[in-house]
Amino acid sequence: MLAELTAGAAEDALARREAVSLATVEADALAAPPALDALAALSRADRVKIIAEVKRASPSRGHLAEITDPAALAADYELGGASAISVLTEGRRFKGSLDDLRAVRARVDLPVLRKDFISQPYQVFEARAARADLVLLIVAALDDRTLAELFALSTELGMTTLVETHSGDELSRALDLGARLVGVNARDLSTFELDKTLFARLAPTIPDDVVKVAESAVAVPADVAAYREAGADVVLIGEALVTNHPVSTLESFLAV
Ligand SMILES: O=P(O)(O)OC[C@@H](O)[C@@H](O)c1c[nH]c2ccccc12
Repeated sequence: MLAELTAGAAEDALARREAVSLATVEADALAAPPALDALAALSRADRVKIIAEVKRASPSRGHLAEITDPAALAADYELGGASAISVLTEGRRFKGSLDDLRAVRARVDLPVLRKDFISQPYQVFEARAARADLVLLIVAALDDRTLAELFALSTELGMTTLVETHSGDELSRALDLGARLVGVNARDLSTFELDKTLFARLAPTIPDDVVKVAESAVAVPADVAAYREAGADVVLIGEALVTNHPVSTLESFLAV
């Protein structure tokens, strides 16, 4: 499934590249105003921080929410106290787009993450051209050489990279890369199975100076409290926010 999602996203990027060349997207990326310092915005604090996600659907959960106005949702997230916004830009299964990201960027002052299945430099340039401040790289989807190449490019463009892992081995690869912002996804993107205790098992092996993000599977405030207890600096939350009142749900998650 992860391979299929990554291949599909690469194919879609190739189609966009026929309309807008790599040289053009690269020039747009370099001309964009500087990225916000997402690492600073997400760094360790006395309370947990939240990356709130704009997500219409997912292959594991199906349809979640219509979200006709992603910018309005992001504005609610900002109001509710989110520290950054994640925008799913994958179109096939998550029903997102770069237009969603551009709309969100235009509305909020928070750092914005391009959440997609990135395997090509073109997609990294696109993210920056759309004024994303962060990109996601999924270790399980990339060989070491590609991972290092895309990480270096994202860094060169001034962005922060959220490096996503789902095992001890993947975590080692993320740390070897020099990642400063590391995610542990409770969901296995190959089988879609949830392991809500994975973060707590891996977190003790992550150095102190690395910002730790617990991803997925938050339904109630107690889930946020458990991730925090296990050492999360940041929790990334999608479904619970798009299927409930965003402001009050965020407030309840931040009150733990
Ligand atoms: O909706 P949830 O369970 O709160 O999860 C959010 C986020 O962690 C999830 O959307 C996600 C984590 N890693 C990803 C990689 C690709 C697509 C989606 C994801």
